[in-house]
Amino acid sequence: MSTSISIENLNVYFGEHHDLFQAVKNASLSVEQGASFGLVGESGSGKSTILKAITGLAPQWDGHMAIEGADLTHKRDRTFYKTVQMVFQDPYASLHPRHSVDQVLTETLHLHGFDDINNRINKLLLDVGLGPAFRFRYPHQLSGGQRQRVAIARALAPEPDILLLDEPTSALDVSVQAEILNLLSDLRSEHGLTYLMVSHDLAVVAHMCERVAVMQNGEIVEIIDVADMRAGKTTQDYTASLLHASANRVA
Ligand SMILES: Nc1ncnc2c1ncn2[C@@H]1O[C@H](COP(=O)(O)OP(=O)(O)OP(=O)(O)O)[C@@H](O)[C@H]1O
Repeated sequence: MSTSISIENLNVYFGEHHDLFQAVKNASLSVEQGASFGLVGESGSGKSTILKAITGLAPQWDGHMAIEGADLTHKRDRTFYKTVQMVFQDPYASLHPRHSVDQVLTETLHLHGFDDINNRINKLLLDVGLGPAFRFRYPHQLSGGQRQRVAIARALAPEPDILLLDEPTSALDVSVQAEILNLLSDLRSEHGLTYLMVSHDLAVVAHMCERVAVMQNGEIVEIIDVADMRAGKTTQDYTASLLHASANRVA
């Protein structure tokens, strides 16, 4: 099994001079191809910043990052965005209000050089559990869950290997959350995808991931198998306190 995402001694900074703030401190993790890896921790612990560093949205970093064996520099090229796609928390914010589902998917498919657009759009909509009737709708004509399905379809359009998932269900109702999580699980098996998923919700990560990095104040305090986490086999008080806080929901 090869390594999909490798991060070694990553430091990420925001601001400048006397306002310089280090959001991620000396973080290292590795995600195998086809695995689902979670980043958990309280608000502000640096989870999303790790995803931002990978995608180039946090330009001040040092350390070492590699995707499928290729070192990341401070520039991201077309190949990167074909290999790595992102799904955000708020599908309403990430979809243009005046672009129909058809436009969103057509634009993405064009950008990545596909020409059999019609077939691909129909297939993508089916993949995410939306029928052809949704193709010409606009974001305001979709429910929150349907909008997130469109955002997932857009992420799948370039046929990526890796999805970075930033709280992909936290803006949704609980019943819809489960549907989207199940969809993401199914898509991972069907497409052999690798996931790096941020969540503040241990129960979500326990459901979706095999391995988890626990973050506190910008540092990874522990990397633990979900099975061990469920069994309470943590060596860290901080992980134990997170587990305690989400008691009953992780088991
Ligand atoms: N663009 C930015 N400019 C300055 N500071 C930032 C920026 N983005 C994030 N930060 C800071 O970096 C720290 C880590 O933020 P990050 O978004 O990674 O946390 P998180 O663990 O994902 O939190 P949450 O669960 O609330 O999303 C926070 O203190 C945040 O204020």
